[in-house]
Amino acid sequence: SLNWRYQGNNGPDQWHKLYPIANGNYQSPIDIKTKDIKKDPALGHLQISWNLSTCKEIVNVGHSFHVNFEDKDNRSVVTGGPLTGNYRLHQFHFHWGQADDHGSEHTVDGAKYASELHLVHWNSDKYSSFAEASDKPDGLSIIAVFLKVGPPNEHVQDIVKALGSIKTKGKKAPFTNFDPSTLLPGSLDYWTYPGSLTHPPLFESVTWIIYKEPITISSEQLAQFRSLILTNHRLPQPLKGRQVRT
Ligand SMILES: Oc1ccc(S)c(O)c1
Ligand SMILES: [Zn+2]
Repeated sequence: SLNWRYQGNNGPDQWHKLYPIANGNYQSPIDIKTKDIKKDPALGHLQISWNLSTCKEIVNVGHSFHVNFEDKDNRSVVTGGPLTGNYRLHQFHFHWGQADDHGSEHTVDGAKYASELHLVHWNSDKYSSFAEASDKPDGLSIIAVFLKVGPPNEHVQDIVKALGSIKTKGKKAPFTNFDPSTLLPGSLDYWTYPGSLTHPPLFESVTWIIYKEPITISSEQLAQFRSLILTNHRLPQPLKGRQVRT
């Protein structure tokens, strides 16, 4: 079972003992300081084409829940923006905290959101699986969307309703025909920077693409997440000279 936790003895401050990369130069999340951001005219629009037929199941992975996608072909891919080639959608998940006043992993000028959605993709032009791509510098791209507390989100509600069937670690249930594009904000403006997975093995293999505009989630929906797992967010890590572009 997992040798790391989000709280207590094997918590984030201890992760470096088993995963030395935790103190690396490309760790995530980070605090996005908007005054230091560089406008890069070479950055084009993100091109997202996700196919809801690839949505497969929802799984309790112990420290979180994942919605997994069929990724044996390029039916659901993202390209453009900072990316070279096609990145295939593998799974999405959320991070959250014990209370509504924090829980996102990335922060913006020190501001914390209540939660953060991660849509995890892998470079299917160069690698043959998520596992193979997961420790390569150009292996992964994660699209992040902030969630602020507000009215209930009808699309998040479809996910909340499924949590009842995966109450214990390892449990999985069918979760099909869900369109992840319903979780994207209206504005497609984004920030991008090179970073890592935000929990062990913490591989520095991620091109992060973070939407500026949040979507909403209600306090009750967040409470449903916490009924499964209390908290699962890492605090911001040193920037180490990296440039955040937009
Ligand atoms: O499997 C995962 C990949 C990336 C991230 S940030 C996770 O929390 C889980
Ligand atoms: Zn994540």
